[in-house]
Amino acid sequence: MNRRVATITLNPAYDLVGYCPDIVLGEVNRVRTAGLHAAGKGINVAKVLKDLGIDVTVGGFLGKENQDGFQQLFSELGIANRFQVVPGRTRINVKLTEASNEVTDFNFSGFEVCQNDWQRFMADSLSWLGQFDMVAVSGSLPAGVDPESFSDWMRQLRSVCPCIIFDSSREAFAAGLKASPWLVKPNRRELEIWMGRPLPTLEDVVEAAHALREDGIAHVVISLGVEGALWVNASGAWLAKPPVCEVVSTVGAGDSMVGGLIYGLLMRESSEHTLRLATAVAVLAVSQSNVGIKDRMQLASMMSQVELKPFN
Ligand SMILES: Nc1ncnc2c1ncn2[C@@H]1O[C@H](COP(=O)(O)OP(=O)(O)O)[C@@H](O)[C@H]1O
Ligand SMILES: O=P(O)(O)OC[C@H]1O[C@](O)(COP(=O)(O)O)[C@@H](O)[C@@H]1O
Repeated sequence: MNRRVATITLNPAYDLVGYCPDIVLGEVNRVRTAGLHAAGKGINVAKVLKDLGIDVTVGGFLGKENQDGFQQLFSELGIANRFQVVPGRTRINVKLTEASNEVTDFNFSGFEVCQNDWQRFMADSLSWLGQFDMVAVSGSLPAGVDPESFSDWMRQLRSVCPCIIFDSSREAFAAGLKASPWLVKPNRRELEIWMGRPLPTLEDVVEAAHALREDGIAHVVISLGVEGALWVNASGAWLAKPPVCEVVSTVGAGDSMVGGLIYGLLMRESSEHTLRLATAVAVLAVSQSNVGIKDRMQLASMMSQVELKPFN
């Protein structure tokens, strides 16, 4: 069976991850560094899939001036690299975890994509993405790529690969939805921004998921942080609750969940099993400083601790 997956990250990042017990604005804050990782949403997804034994190709844009960390990661993990290198630097995002387990993100800007580079990306990516079973499109848009051009690319992508898994935020999320991807994974906050109102109860969240389904999206998975995740599709709705775990860093938890969802779907597992697996993969990410699955036994044990039930 052909199980090939590509992930597209238009705006990757180096994540500088650290621990600062209590951030005080306007003061000098001392930070214990946990790591500097070549990351970004689709790259985190690819790392998880590779650890699960899936053949994965990555693409998008990388800044020419600081591409070495990414190139090294791809060759170390055996990930096929189709990134387009553009002038400038890939951004560095700073992620600080406090004693309360709250993460504060500083997502910086990086390279700017010029029209020529965007046109080249459109033509090139659409010429090779059609050979994949699934394509994950993840993260924000870099400077120079406007939401309309992104919608246009997503629509063309859908015509060559119907199984698009989409995870983004704000204007990029709204733009990508216009192409009715097959599965979307917003977190609760992203869904609230899209709906333009708070979603205080799980019933509100499910109602918003149905609004997305009415736009032609088959599967809507909403991650709810420590509360777990909801999966809504034509067959029903399921709620997964993660076990209590020690929080090292929640950075990449959502991406890990997307990696787990793709794996379960590729293996043609049921929605219940896939959500259980994806939740377990996400919890593993939370309990370590970086994403990835080091131990399949640990994953199996985590899966058995996830509480899963239909949600009516
Ligand atoms: N504190 C936590 N304890 C246990 N699991 C967590 C915790 N935070 C997140 N998770 C798991 O990670 C998943 C994704 O987290 P979430 O914060 O919702 O995504 P995102 O990173 O996209 O904002 C959740 O659905 C949950 O399974
Ligand atoms: O492209 P965006 O939306 O700025 O997000 C990029 C950031 O999101 C991450 O992929 C982590 O995402 P999640 O915590 O949602 O899984 C980081 O690696 C990266 O710095």
